[in-house]
Amino acid sequence: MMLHIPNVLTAAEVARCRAVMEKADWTDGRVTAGHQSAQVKQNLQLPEGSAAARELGDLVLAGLERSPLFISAVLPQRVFPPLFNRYETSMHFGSHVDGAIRPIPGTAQRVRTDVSATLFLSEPDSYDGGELVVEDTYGHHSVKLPAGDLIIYPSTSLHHVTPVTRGARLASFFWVQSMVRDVSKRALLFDMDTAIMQLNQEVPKSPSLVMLTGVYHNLLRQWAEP
Ligand SMILES: O=C(O)CCC(=O)C(=O)O
Ligand SMILES: [Fe+2]
Repeated sequence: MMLHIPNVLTAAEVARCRAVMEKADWTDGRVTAGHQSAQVKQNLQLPEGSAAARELGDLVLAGLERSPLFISAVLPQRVFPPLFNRYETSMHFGSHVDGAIRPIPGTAQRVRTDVSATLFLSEPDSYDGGELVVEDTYGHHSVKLPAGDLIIYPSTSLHHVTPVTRGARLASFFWVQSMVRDVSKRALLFDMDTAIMQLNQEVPKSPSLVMLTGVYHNLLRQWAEP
């Protein structure tokens, strides 16, 4: 399931991200890449664990926590500390699948990457190219979103970022381990939660809503590995 989640960061938070990124030191993006993706990765990143990455990472995590859509769609168990990248003109990232397991640096914890995420930080008209293209059985999906918006997609998907041909593309990217590992079960829960939210507006007093909400939680109880 691919989902566009608008306004995860406010305009002021996006401005703060860009201001910090403007002054930050950048490193070769291959430092966090596995063997295959290192061969096709050409971009820059804020060093993992740097003061800049930590400050902005906390902003991103706070944005996720206040997004009901993110929580409902992802059912997050553990979020990898957000990373930040920059593609200058001619930089790109060829086709790859994200590594399945990512140790969280400085801890004994690991994240199983169920959901991959890109949070766009540059306005789309400030650069050309730099589309995130996710390939699935329904075809290729090209994504370029307003600054502050997030795209999530299954980490099992092949994906790439097309070359930037003008300007620079700034983004945050990270992975999430979901309480519900199976993507189709997660999608069913998301649909059910969305329908329940709509019914809460339309027929708030319906006894059926109580039963349906119960079914949602009982399914989640069956499927979640908290
Ligand atoms: O820059 C992006 O949108 C995606 C980056 C990516 O695919 C990765 O770092 O694995
Ligand atoms: Fe990736």
